[in-house]
Amino acid sequence: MNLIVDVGNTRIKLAVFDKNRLLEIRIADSFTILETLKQLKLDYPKLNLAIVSSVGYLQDKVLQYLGLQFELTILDNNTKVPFTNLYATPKTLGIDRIALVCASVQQFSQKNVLIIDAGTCITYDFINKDNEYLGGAISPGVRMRYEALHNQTANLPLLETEMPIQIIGNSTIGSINSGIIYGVLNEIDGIIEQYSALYLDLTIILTGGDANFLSKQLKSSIFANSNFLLEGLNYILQHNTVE
Ligand SMILES: Nc1ncnc2c1ncn2[C@@H]1O[C@H](COP(=O)(O)OP(=O)(O)O)[C@@H](O)[C@H]1O
Ligand SMILES: CC(C)(COP(=O)(O)O)[C@@H](O)C(=O)NCCC(=O)O
Ligand SMILES: [K+]
Repeated sequence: MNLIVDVGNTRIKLAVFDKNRLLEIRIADSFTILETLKQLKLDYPKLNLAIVSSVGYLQDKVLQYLGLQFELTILDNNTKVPFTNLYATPKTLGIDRIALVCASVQQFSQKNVLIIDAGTCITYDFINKDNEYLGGAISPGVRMRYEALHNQTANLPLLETEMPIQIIGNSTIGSINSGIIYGVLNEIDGIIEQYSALYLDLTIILTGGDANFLSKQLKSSIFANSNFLLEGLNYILQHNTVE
């Protein structure tokens, strides 16, 4: 049984897979991670393999615990990957983006795929049908936009994420929600349109913490899959480790 540890900049996602079957996801942060891991080990005594992908903060004691309790793979920029990486700075490419491209190779091989991960940041990653990863884009995520407006002004409140009722915001709250949410939706639709002009047969995946919230409102036709990164990590784990 496999334990997947995805450390993002906002949340830590822990997933249990039995071969390719996702059994459960638990959410943690850097304060609760050790407790959550110990409980998972109790609940799933058959967990033996683990993989960590981190672009965020993970304490050494958590890594030590994982190393003691599991046969541990740590994904880094030297891990063998099943695609040709044409990023000009492969050593600085986000580990989460590498895992997303692995998931794409596994699930959509020989297709032009644009993966959009709406998490702390919104990342765009493109892999062509010749199995070459070309790169993409990084922009601020939904919560980051709310926080930036609040932190960098004197008068703007910090709001909860909320779908605006109309494009014309007729109050401060309405204007902020409209600016952020329609800003993100139009950014995503616009970027999809630009890629679609370059690649006629384009498969689009939307994932990350805001995927479900955003997917219903997008004009473009996309596959929304919140678990895409976890599936990619499980694939890497199964292909780098022999049980
Ligand atoms: N319960 C939640 N807790 C935190 N963020 C959430 C939650 N539900 C949705 N979100 C949104 O998801 C984003 C985090 O997505 P996630 O993919 O977990 O990010 P990361 O991998 O960067 O940690 C937040 O920025 C927020 O906009
Ligand atoms: C862009 C990111 C901060 C996204 O992080 P996330 O939103 O998943 O928490 C991460 O992929 C990262 O640190 N990337 C390094 C720079 C690069 O990919 O080129
Ligand atoms: K992201």
